Amino acid sequence: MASDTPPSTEFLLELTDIQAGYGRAALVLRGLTVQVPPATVVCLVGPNGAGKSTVLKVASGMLTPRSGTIRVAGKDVTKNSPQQMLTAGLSHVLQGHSVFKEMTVSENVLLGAYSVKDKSVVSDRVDFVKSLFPVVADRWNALAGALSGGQQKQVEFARSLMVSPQVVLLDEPSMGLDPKATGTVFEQVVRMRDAGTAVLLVEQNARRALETADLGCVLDLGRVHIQGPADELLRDPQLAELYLGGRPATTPTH
Ligand SMILES: Nc1ncnc2c1ncn2[C@@H]1O[C@H](COP(=O)(O)OP(=O)(O)OP(=O)(O)O)[C@@H](O)[C@H]1O
Repeated sequence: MASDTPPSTEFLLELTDIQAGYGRAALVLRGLTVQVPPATVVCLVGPNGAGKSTVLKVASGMLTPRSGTIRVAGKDVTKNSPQQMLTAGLSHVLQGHSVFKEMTVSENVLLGAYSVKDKSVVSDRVDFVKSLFPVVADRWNALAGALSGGQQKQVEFARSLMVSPQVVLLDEPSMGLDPKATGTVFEQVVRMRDAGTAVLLVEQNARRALETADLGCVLDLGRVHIQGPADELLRDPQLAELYLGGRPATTPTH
């Protein structure tokens, strides 16, 4: 896995010129490059089937790219297994709900720390996630299945942070949530960032995601089509028309 290229430390996660696909089917990612700087929320938006979730699967080792490189804090991790990606600092929160409903919130969160042997480290991380996600602290001994969808998503976030990741990969965290719960979940994404974790976010709800993110990348046909500061993308009339379902966030005055 070692590379001859000197490590770059400007980005926590760098996917460079990635080509990837499923089995013998046509490539889904066709030369995709995405970079995640520290303490930044980067969101990937784009039409259905553009390859957004596939980017996260490549980053978490679920899908090995056919070519291109993946670096975490400058270290080449391109052919890592999912377990090795987790150890390297990439934690993937999958699309849909992945809490174990018959287990308590605490059991679900502690599953995220199964590889951490030092009990005092686990205890410090539990304190950290409880402070970040009040519902996790308040419902610590409740069955996870008794929580609302938005609350369960926060349990998933808490579980993902138990390995102290460099970057959390979030796949459609608002899926299936009502607008209020979606608002709370996006607030928690910002809290994660403010607490020092970089986030690579995939969302169908492109406008809401760009309102939350620092940087945005618009994917189309397996490549990054447009990228830049999220607020600038939101104001781009062409982008609004093509990908955000209407007028830009701020209509220019003449
Ligand atoms: N496990 C799989 N096996 C085969 N093809 C897949 C698999 N997962 C995704 N694909 C295909 O890869 C393409 C990209 O899918 P992906 O889920 O990455 O897109 P997306 O941009 O996240 O779309 P959506 O917003 O609809 O989830 C689609 O054509 C999809 O059918």
